[in-house]
Formats: sequence, C-alpha cells, structure tokens
Amino acid sequence: MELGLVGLGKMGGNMRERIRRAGHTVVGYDRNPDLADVHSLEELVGKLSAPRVVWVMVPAGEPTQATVDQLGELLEPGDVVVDGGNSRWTDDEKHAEELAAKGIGFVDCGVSGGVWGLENGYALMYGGDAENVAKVQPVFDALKPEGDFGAVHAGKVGAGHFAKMVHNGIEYAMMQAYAEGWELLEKVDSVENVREVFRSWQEGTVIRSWLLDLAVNALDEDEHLDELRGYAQDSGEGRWTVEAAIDNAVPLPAITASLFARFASRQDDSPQMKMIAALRNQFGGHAVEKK
Ligand SMILES: NC(=O)C1=CN([C@@H]2O[C@H](COP(=O)(O)OP(=O)(O)OC[C@H]3O[C@@H](n4cnc5c(N)ncnc54)[C@H](O)[C@@H]3O)[C@@H](O)[C@H]2O)C=CC1
Ligand SMILES: O=C(CO)[C@H](O)[C@H](O)COP(=O)(O)O
Repeated sequence: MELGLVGLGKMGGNMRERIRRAGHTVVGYDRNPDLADVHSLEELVGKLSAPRVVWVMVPAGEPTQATVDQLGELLEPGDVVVDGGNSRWTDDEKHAEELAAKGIGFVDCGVSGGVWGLENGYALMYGGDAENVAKVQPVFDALKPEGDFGAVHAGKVGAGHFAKMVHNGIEYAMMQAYAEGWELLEKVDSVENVREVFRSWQEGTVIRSWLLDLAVNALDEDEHLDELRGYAQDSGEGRWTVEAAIDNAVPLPAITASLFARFASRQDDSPQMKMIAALRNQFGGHAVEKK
C-alpha cells in the first residue's frame, strides 16, 4: 500500500525504512528538508492514491495539532489520519471529531520500541473504528514485531494513546527501580563489581527485562556513568498517567514517585530540604549546613 509519513526523526525515519522493507510505498515529509522525500504536505497528499493513509510522527502538542489541522484541509472523505506520536489521549477525541466533520477517519496509535524498532519491530497499541483501522492494517503488520504479540486494537479512539501512556508510566517506575538498586549497589564496599551483578541478572532472574539489558549496555559504555549528569527530562506521559490516576482515584505510588524523582533531578539544591533543615534546627536545635 501507499503511506504518507509526516515526521522523519528518530522514530519516523526508521519506521519509513521498516515499512519500505515490507514492500510498501512511503512518501515522507519532514519540516527538515534533509530528511524529507517531498517539500510540503500538499505534495505528500498529491502523491498518494485514495483512500489515503497519512501517519503523523511528530512531537505531541502544537506540532501534532498543526499537522492534523493541515491534513484536515488537504485530505478527502474516506482518507485516514493516524497519530503515532506520544500525544495525550484526551487530544484524540478532538482530532477524531474535527476530521470526522470532513469525512476523514482518525486512528490513534501508541508506538513502543524506540530507536531499536527498525530491527526489532515496533509494539503498537491503537484505537479507533474497525473501518479506519482496517485501512491502516498493512502498515501495522509491517511495523509490528515478528511473533504473535506486539500489536493490539485496544479499543475506541483514545484507547491506543491511553494504553501507551500507562506503558510509559510503567517504564518510569521500572527504570527508577533499576536506578535505585544500582545506586545502592555502587554505594557499598562489599560489592566490587556492580556492572557484573547487573549483567548476571540478565538470565534466570525474576527481574530480567529489556530495560535491564539496556542498563547493562549503558554500563558497558561508561561503567560508573561518570560521564553523565544525574538529570532526567520528561515529555508528558508520566504526568498524564498520574493525572489519570487522580481522575480515577487509582493509587499509583511507584509511578508517581518515579515522576517526582525526575523533577528532583533538575534541582541543584532542594528548597524543600532547606525547609526541613530549618525546621529541625528550630524545634530540636539540630545542626544545619550553611552555604
Ligand atoms: N524516541 C522515542 O523513543 C519515541 C518517541 N515517540 C514519539 O514519536 C514522536 C516523534 O518522536 P522522535 O522521532 O523521537 O522525535 P524527533 O525529534 O527525533 O523527530 C521529530 C521530527 O518531526 C519533525 N517535525 C516537527 N514538527 C513538524 C511539523 N510540524 N511538520 C513536519 N515535521 C515536523 C522534526 O523536524 C523531526 O525530524 C513524538 O511524538 C514522540 O513522543 C514514541 C515512541 C518512542
Ligand atoms: O515513548 C517513549 C518510550 O517508550 C519515548 O522514548 C518517550 O520520550 C519516553 O518518555 P519520557 O521522554 O517522558 O522519558
């Protein structure tokens, strides 16, 4: 089949290649002309036969909104837009309604696999009407990992991004657990080779996982992570997971703590710990450290 793909960065560039390897035609557009096959969304749409499928793989928020808006002006009834970026699931219903008013279908798709997806395949969780999903199915089949699992029609519009949001919340907590265990192992003198402890855990243990494999890769590159600052950004999914937990009164202590750990990583000093130190000093005369 033919696919229009908007956004050819770390994800979209490799996805284009994997879909082409499966024998499909991909016309790619990126605002960075060095990456693009065509110079505009108009040109991209003009190169596809109806019913057109256009996959959006740009940052969530304004870039995705602007792209969906433009596609709404360019596409025709019967065409389908897929949002494969990490959009907030609450944006999906809005996009689906705006496009449906023009007869254009919408499918939201959470994608997992990162920069390894070209070779390993991309896990997909998508939401939307069966009719729209069917138009995208050959692309899902090309992207998904080999094997019986790795792709799911999670439910109606929004379900794909909701599932991906929870996936990322789990990702936050798993990474935090490995990171905390690693710091504790590094702290004690009795454990002399932390990297090899991590490596040994890759087989047979209860806690083996792909994230553990990646931790070993990172330690092989920089055994004590000396080259890195302890600073971690976040791009939204963790926050939205915690917000959804509050909306639904579901307790998520591990995921919430892992999100807050990232916020703490961005502080050179801790204002709240200054207050703790001040109060201990006030009530108990406990020593404080001054700047
Ligand atoms: N990197 C990852 O591990 C994963 C990323 N995602 C999501 O996939 C999407 C893309 O992520 P990456 O490829 O990592 O980002 P990236 O920053 O590497 O690539 C984004 C690309 O989109 C292009 N772009 C931005 N705005 C545009 C616009 N209005 N029109 C056309 N092109 C535009 C940029 O020039 C860039 O090439 C994001 O929503 C991200 O959250 C999803 C799963 C995993
Ligand atoms: O979706 C992903 C992995 O599954 C992306 O890598 C995402 O950017 C990770 O989230 P964050 O940037 O908040 O750490």
